[in-house]
Amino acid sequence: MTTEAMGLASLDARGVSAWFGDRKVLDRVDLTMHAGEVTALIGPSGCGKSTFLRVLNRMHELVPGASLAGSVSVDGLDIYDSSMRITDARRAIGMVFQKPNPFPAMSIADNVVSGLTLTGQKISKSDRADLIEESLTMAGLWNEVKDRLSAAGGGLSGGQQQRLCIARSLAVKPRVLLMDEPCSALDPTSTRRIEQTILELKEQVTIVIVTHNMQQAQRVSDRCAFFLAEAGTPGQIVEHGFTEQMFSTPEDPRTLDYVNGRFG
Ligand SMILES: Nc1ncnc2c1ncn2[C@@H]1O[C@H](COP(=O)(O)OP(=O)(O)OP(=O)(O)O)[C@@H](O)[C@H]1O
Repeated sequence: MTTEAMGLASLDARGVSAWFGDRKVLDRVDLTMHAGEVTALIGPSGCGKSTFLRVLNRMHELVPGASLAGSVSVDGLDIYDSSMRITDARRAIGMVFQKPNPFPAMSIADNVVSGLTLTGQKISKSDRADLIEESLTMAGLWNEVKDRLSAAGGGLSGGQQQRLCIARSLAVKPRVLLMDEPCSALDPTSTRRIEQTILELKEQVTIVIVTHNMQQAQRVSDRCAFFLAEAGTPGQIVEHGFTEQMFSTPEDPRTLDYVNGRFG
């Protein structure tokens, strides 16, 4: 289990609509997030980016009164199919949140493997040590913590805690990693460190990131999708494509205005 190679997967959303109660917040979103790439979801506050991200790993359904339509598949496997267990979907599609959320009193090492423990996966002692080193290395944190693996996770800096959370997500061998504004609580140096980690990781795991930072979208993503919810209507994708083109010669004038900071 621990030596299982992580396969690259593409994630495909088709006709995704989402509601909170009667309020529709996403309308028929189609988006392919390609294997081995970083896809950035951009757009003004409230246009449904985080909701879309939560639909991608079955977290939207945890909100009381929330509902959705459409389909999401990982390499052709529908994650909403009745035969797919919710824990399997979440294991395949990991999530890193806005604020670093390690278990503060738990050791760094235990934090890394906590996802396995919580889902009841057994691991031998030697595999455990290998998995901890491998996950922390991938998250770009190993060298900084290898001599204090039994220290509490809460004692790390904010940026280190976020990389610890990335390591924790990677330890369950996800096919896709979703990141919801992972640097918004971090200083510029820690932000650049996470961005470097994202660029290193994309060869091993498909990444989808929500970001408000247009420079960050340009630095880390291969493609972007621009979401917009105009005048009280549900969020939709206005345009998506290669990041370079989205920032230089987008097809829709609203995309150009947004990436140039003229609104949002
Ligand atoms: N738990 C919830 N209950 C009710 N409405 C919600 C809930 N979460 C989000 N919404 C609403 O859904 C819409 C989309 O929100 P969402 O957080 O997905 O947007 P966003 O683009 O990620 O915004 P931001 O960039 O500010 O994080 C918003 O109008 C928001 O108020």
